[in-house]
Amino acid sequence: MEKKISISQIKEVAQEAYNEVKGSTGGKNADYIPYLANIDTKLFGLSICLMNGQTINIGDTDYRFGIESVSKVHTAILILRQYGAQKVLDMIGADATGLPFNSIIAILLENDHPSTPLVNAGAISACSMVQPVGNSDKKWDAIVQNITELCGSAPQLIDELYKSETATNFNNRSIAWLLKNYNRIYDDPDMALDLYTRQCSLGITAQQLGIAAGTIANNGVNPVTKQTVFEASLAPKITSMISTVGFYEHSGDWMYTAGIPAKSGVGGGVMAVLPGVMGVSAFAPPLDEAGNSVKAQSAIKFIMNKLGLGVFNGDNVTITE
Ligand SMILES: NC(=O)CC[C@H](N)C(=O)O
Repeated sequence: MEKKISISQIKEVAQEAYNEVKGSTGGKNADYIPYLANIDTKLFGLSICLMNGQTINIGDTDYRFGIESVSKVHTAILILRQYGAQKVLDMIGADATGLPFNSIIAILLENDHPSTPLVNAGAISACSMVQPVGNSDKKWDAIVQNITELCGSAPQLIDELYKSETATNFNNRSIAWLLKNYNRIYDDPDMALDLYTRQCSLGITAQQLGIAAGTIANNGVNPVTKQTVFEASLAPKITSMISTVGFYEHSGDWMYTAGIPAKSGVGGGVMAVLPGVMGVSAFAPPLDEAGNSVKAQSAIKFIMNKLGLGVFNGDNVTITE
């Protein structure tokens, strides 16, 4: 069906979602990374990027928080750009694990591949694939450059977070070496782990993540800078991966109730993609037990349901002035 929504309607509903969710107290900051435990629990930002490049920003959308696992999407896009869709499927996979993001059992159950670049195992494997293989500095430059292009502006390393995470990432160290055992690390395992830890420690704003989501929704063309960041044919590959596992063991419930592919990070950020329509990002530190921001989920779900939008609705959506 044809569906028309005006920009002022989107603004109104976004403000309503923000007001509705702002006071909620559910969830708890991630504390297994000491830096994250101390972030102000009241921070809350909501950002929408439309395909014409217009952004709608409410609340703390300029605050730089740890991108954490949302960066898995960006680096998945980078290896899709460098290797193409088939090789990424062959070398990592695109399956759900149905298990927590840092699961070791998931690797043991699927020893033929690390499932998807959007869980820790696949993300570390993805960092090992980033070209040029063997050169840590140049790989890092490629990771940051790709995030910069997707967001339309540069992220900034939060050094304290990087140190905090490096000092405590024992589970991820095990993952890197277990994957090496299965020939699913395509570079030095410690280098891949360090790149993964560093990319998770990049500071990003909700507005930047909204624009990155908008770039995916806009088939690889950044709606703000107008740069073609990746080939249009890769967009459905990345949105399918996000919808399959973006909220880890809650991904199915999320798609059922909110209808929009979205990826979370334990820093409290969420990036959601409604293909052809908009990118949405929300940030608030307190998380549910799967590591997904409670307020970000409520706000994005509110917007989707109130506007009657969803990837499975079969509507042809037009945004009007
Ligand atoms: N879900 C997340 O955001 C996890 C990211 C975190 N850096 C980790 O590896 O544990």
